[in-house]
Amino acid sequence: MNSAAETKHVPVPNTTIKPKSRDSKSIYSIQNFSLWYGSDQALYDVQFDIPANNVTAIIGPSGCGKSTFIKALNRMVELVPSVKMLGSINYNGKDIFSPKYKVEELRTNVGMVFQNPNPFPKSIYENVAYGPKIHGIKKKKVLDEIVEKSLKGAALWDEVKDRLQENAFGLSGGQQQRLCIARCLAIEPDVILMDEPTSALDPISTAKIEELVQKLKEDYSIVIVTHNMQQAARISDKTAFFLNGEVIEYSNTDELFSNPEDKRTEDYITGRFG
Ligand SMILES: Nc1ncnc2c1ncn2[C@@H]1O[C@H](COP(=O)(O)OP(=O)(O)OP(=O)(O)O)[C@@H](O)[C@H]1O
Repeated sequence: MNSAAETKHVPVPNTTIKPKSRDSKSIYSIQNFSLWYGSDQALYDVQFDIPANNVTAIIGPSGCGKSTFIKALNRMVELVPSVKMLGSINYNGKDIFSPKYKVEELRTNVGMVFQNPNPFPKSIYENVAYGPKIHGIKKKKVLDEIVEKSLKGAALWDEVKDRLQENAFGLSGGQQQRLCIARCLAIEPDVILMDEPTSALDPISTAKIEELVQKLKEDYSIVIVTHNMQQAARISDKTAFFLNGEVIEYSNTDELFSNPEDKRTEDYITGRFG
């Protein structure tokens, strides 16, 4: 085992080389971030900035560390007891792994949407009102407004406004995924992390989510893991290509897809492997 892995987390000073794409404010800055599951290293020296109000796509073959990376951004990865990390991830200028950092700050500012829609076994209304209620909002009028605004934000309102008290499981898969996005919007996050949000959906539902992502970036910063390179090319502004736990290339999406710098990126995007 690398001796660095013995340490739960060691921050590094803010003196690392900056990635080339830095044309807007960064919401995350990742510096020399490595991660181990027990003695198996899953991420190696990951280093790039994630810009605000952009869609950043994470692509790469199965097992290259995409999900691990996105789950590090909200510290969900720590739920695996054997995890050890080195380096730092700054969110809004603060190291999220610093002992002083309050994880609640991440939980309220960073929402997550998963591969399979996972609504609660509750009504459509309660699914969206749940987070605000946990945050202490009790007035029905305020909750009604949040529910309407969030469902509109997730482009679902028109389809469900007359059936808000019905069970969320009665919605189609694509509607359930948009409900999960509405649930995320209800807590007014800055960032939405999406881990393959359309891989369980049909092409029409996928197109709706892609259109929605484009709209959401006006107000949110979005990081999306996707296996689908066409999707990354269609909807993202920046793309990071991961391979065997390393970031091989990080660039503007149109540059990475039209003129990749690294042969391995070229091989992957042209379907030679993965
Ligand atoms: N909870 C865990 N415990 C141990 N090892 C894990 C765990 N989660 C992931 N790994 C390992 O970490 C590596 C990266 O996995 P990860 O799920 O992040 O890859 P991925 O790129 O998201 O893959 P996929 O596209 O198949 O979802 C893999 O070798 C995987 O086996």
